[in-house]
Amino acid sequence: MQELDLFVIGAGSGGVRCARIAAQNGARVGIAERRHWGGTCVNLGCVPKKLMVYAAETGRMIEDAPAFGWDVQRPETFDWYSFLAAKDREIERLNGIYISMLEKAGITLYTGDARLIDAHTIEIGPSVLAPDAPVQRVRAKKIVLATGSTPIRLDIPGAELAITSDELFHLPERPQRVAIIGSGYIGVEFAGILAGMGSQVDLFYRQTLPLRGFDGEVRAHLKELIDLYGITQHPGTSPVRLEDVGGGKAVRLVLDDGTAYEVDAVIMATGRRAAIDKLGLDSVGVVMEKGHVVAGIDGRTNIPSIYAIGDIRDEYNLTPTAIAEGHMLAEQLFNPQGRTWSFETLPKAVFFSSPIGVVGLSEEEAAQKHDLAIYTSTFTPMRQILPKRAGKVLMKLVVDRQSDIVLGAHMVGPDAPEIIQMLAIAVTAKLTKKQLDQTIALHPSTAEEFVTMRTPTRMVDKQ
Ligand SMILES: Cc1cc2nc3c(=O)[nH]c(=O)nc-3n(C[C@H](O)[C@H](O)[C@H](O)COP(=O)(O)OP(=O)(O)OC[C@H]3O[C@@H](n4cnc5c(N)ncnc54)[C@H](O)[C@@H]3O)c2cc1C
Ligand SMILES: NC(=O)c1ccc[n+]([C@@H]2O[C@H](COP(=O)([O-])OP(=O)(O)OC[C@H]3O[C@@H](n4cnc5c(N)ncnc54)[C@H](O)[C@@H]3O)[C@@H](O)[C@H]2O)c1
Repeated sequence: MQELDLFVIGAGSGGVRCARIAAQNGARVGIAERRHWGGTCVNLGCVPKKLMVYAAETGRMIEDAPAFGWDVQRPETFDWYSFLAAKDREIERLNGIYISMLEKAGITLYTGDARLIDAHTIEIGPSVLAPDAPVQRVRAKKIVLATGSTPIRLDIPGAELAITSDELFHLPERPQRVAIIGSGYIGVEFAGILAGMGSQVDLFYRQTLPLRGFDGEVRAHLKELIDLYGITQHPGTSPVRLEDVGGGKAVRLVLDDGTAYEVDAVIMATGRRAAIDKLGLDSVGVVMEKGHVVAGIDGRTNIPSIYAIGDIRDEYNLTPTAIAEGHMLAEQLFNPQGRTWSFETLPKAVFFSSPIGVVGLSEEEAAQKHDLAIYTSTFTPMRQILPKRAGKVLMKLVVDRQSDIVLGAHMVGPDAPEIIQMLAIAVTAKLTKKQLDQTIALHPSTAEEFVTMRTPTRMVDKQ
């Protein structure tokens, strides 16, 4: 049996980076993938989602074009089928890039379902991507679990009639009437995408505001924008069952108050859980908590030879954090002087039609420890003035009154993820509001507002 230095289970964002950096540092590395090289982000997540965001945005640009002098007609329908084909070609290209990158790094690739036999042995057998794969066993000094996560369906009668983001990327046609359950990242993003493509979207969520966990003012602003984009919101609702209508023609969504909605598709965007089925964790004794593997940011589990990175840990659940965790682990094992990242000031984006970008603390989080000066600005961006497109930008800085350090920056509006990515450097470097003020504005831009907000909107004392 072959003996490697490192074996990675799962070729997603975290696993690929971990394998590649380990190999670059001289380790003999193997990696197994059961379904799609590049993982969720490339195949069923960030990449196809962002392509869909562009597709929806393009429709709105065509709509706005006459206001800028272009003589164009908005087509009546969006060609879902040809878009999906173009998306799939791009993903196939990316799959190829991942495979060749791993091969060039000298890593041994195993296509199939991997599971742990003991703390140093992995068995790889047939999977959807390799139904005829022979069963092989490999031994490794260290094993990295990087199997990611899968969508959770609500435990209600008829749940199997709903789809999740996984299926949405391959539907044969675009559903015209859509009910989305959940207003987290996926619920909000797909509400914007499908509405932009012409679907009638109803968004159902339990709380009074969408996007739990984000800054309260951002959430309230988003709620107004969701209305403006023609999406019908149903806050404070809980679905109790789904019913088939006409033998697969439609689905009826029934709420706890008895009201019912008939739609072509129900999308459950109700969170994700670690992908650990049939991974053999029990047999090896890897400690789990609430369905995910317990491991620190250094990837260590309770078994000395076994590590876990990315969504399987269920901590940050983003692509760049999985990549950073994989990179840090490989260097910790094979090049201890290597690179580290700051996870405290994590930038995050929600790619709604008017996107959200945030970095650092929300007002509510910051107020637990600091006296704050809050700076906010809302305005209509220049791009929307001629087409008379409604919807304001929100920009917000959360500043520690004592030290003047910017603890958080939040934005809802065009290009927010791009702008916040750059501002994340300032927040990570703990720059002060005064240093932002010393920066000369770049005009005319939306971003300039972050260096021109002079007067605090309000003071908030430590709670
Ligand atoms: C719809 C959607 C949109 C998203 N958009 C964004 C975004 O815009 N920005 C962002 O930062 N994040 C986004 N995410 C989250 C991001 O995709 C994940 O956080 C990231 O992919 C996690 O990386 P990972 O390496 O932990 O796991 P994954 O990328 O999920 O990779 C795990 C891999 O392991 C394989 N695997 C599982 N079990 C086995 C086994 N037993 N044997 C062999 N292989 C196995 C899987 O097939 C998979 O390819 C999105 C997620 C979704 C679902
Ligand atoms: N732009 C991005 O970076 C991006 C995009 C998509 C996904 N992701 C990642 O993927 C993860 C999963 O996304 P998600 O949107 O599925 O999860 P989420 O945790 O963001 O949102 C889940 C939603 O489901 C609701 N919900 C949970 N249980 C419910 C119940 N029993 N009844 C009714 N509603 C219920 C929650 O209230 C919430 O609105 C995210 O946490 C994020 O880390 C990131």
